[in-house]
Parts: sequence; structure tokens; C-alpha cells
Amino acid sequence: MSDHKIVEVAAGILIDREGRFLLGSRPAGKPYAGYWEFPGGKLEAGETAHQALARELVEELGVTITAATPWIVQTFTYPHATVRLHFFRVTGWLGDPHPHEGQQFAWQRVGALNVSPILPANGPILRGLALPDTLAISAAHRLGRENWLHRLDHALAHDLSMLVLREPQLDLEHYGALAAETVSRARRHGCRVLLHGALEQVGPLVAATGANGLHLSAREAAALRHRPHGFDWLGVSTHNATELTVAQRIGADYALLGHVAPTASHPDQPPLGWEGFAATVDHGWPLPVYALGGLDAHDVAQAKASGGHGVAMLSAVWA
Ligand SMILES: Nc1nc2c([nH]c(=O)n2[C@@H]2O[C@H](COP(=O)(O)OP(=O)(O)OP(=O)(O)O)[C@@H](O)[C@H]2O)c(=O)[nH]1
Ligand SMILES: [Mg+2]
Repeated sequence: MSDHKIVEVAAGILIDREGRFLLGSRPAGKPYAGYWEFPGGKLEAGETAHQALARELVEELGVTITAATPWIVQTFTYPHATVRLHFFRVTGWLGDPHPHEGQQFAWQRVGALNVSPILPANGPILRGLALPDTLAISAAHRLGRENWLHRLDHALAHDLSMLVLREPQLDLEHYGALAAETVSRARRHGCRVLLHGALEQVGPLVAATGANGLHLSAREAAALRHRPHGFDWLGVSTHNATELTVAQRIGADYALLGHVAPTASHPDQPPLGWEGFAATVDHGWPLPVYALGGLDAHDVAQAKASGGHGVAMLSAVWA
């Protein structure tokens, strides 16, 4: 087999109403028999990834998909082949999954897997599944510290599960104090907090405050060759494919891409629009991409239909 040939594969993450996802065991006789995987298989000549997904899910599980959105694209080199996996999130299908190829099935929860081993390429996929549909960006710079903290409590009580603390107006001392306060409030609600800023300055605050990770600007990310150590979660803000390539290079867990709609924070720059967003994401990134800029929770479906993971919100969360 040639090392240069890339095998294109479509795989479906069936997600049920309880948020569980389906894994299947690879049947005997295939490479990695017994490993757990997302149902799917190789694209046939002339097929799009979506068409291959639909065909494979009929063949392997006997289900007809009615709602599937492109999610992330992961390239992985196995001893037997290099595969490019086009993952879709499948939220609608007809029929119940039946093992047509002698596989076993297991409905799994994020962070609580009870089957193993899974295919080596799928580790990052499981991390991506742990990211919420919406994340929030802080607004103490607009609302004032006390007012924002007050609204933060309200949002935390209403299921806010991930927050980027971006307050560039604060010096390091004040930022550190706000970070400590924010983390202590968020932790009680199980909300992840990522600190925003340069690796050298803000990086040490992550461990000091017990925050969950670091979020870098595109410029800060571009200065790095590798993923910095010591951060459970790492995010990057991006505006185009070049910056997404940087986020990919440093192994970020997610990227923000924007701005999608016109926004008060960047009145001078033209928005990407959903078309521009979709065209940029369509390149196929190995990390989940959130749409950002003038959006709210009602835009999640549009973001997913455009190949995004979900929506990053600023103003809408704190209104
Ligand atoms: N279906 C699937 N394949 C995956 C996943 N992760 C991953 O690395 N792969 C790799 O993608 C490649 C193709 O998958 P496949 O064996 O399901 O292909 P297929 O259904 O067309 O099988 P066939 O060739 O027997 O007809 C394999 O090398 C497999 O190891 C995954 O989550 N799901
Ligand atoms: Mg298969």
C-alpha cells in the first residue's frame, strides 16, 4: 500500500436526546478488530463525505439519517494507511441501530466511557465532544466589575458551562484578582473558565487560580511552535484560515472564528457572514470551531449547519 495515498473516511457520531453518543466495535477480520469506533467507512469514488456517511450508516446500522452536520476532520497515520476522517454529528435518524456486521454497540457519555480500547485517532474527538454548544466571553470591561459578576452569577445559575475571561483593560494584578473571583464562582456550578492573555503573563495565573485553561489571541498563538504544557484546555481566537492553521499547529482544543455578524466591538471590519464562515470551516479542521461575533444561542443551529461546533457569545449572555 502506498504511503502517499490518503483514504477518505466518513464517520457519524449519533447523539441521542440524552446527549449520549454511539460507539460500535470493529468486527473481526478488519484492522483493529475489537476496537471501538464511530460507525462509518471509506468514501467510494464520486461520493461526498455526507453521501458516504448516509450509505455507511444504512449498511452498518440500518439507520437513515435525517439530520447530520459536518464537524471536524482528523487526519491520522496508521501502519496500514493514512486516513482522513470526516466526522459528522448526527442528531436525527430513522430506525434503531442494529449490528449489521456483527459489531457490538454501546451508548456512551462524555467523560464516562465504559468501553475500550477506542481507535487511536479518536482521542481528540472525545475531547471535542466534551465542549458545550455555547461558550461565553466576559464583559466586565463593558459592564463594570461588580455588575458583570452579578450577571455572571445569573448566567451560572442558568447553565453557563464555559467562559473565556477576556478583560484586556486590566493590568495583571487586577486581572488575576478577577480571575480568582470568577473561578471560585464558576467552579460551584461546574463551569469551565479559560483565562485570556499572553502565555508568559497569564499562563501562570491558570494554575494559581485553578482555572481550566488558557485562551490565546491569534497573534500570541502564532508566536508558538508547539502546544504549551500545563493547560487542560487551550483555545485560540481566529479570523481566517491562516490563523486556524496556527491553532491546528499548536494543538488547540478549539478555535473561535469571527466575526460572523456585524458587531459593536469591531464596527470597522467587515463581517464574514455565514457564507464566509462556512467557506473557511469547509477546509476541514481537526478542532471544533465556534462562530463568534454578534451571535446568540439562537444561532447554534446555523453555526452547526455551517460546519461550526457552536456559538461563542459576548453581549447576548450578559443582557
Ligand atoms: N468508521 C470509522 N473508522 C475509523 C474511525 N477512526 C479511525 O481511525 N478510523 C479508520 O478509518 C478507516 C476506515 O474505516 P472502515 O474500516 O470502517 O471502512 P469501511 O467501513 O469502508 O470498511 P471496509 O473497507 O471493510 O468496507 C480505518 O482505517 C479505521 O481504522 C472511526 O471512528 N470510525
Ligand atoms: Mg466501517
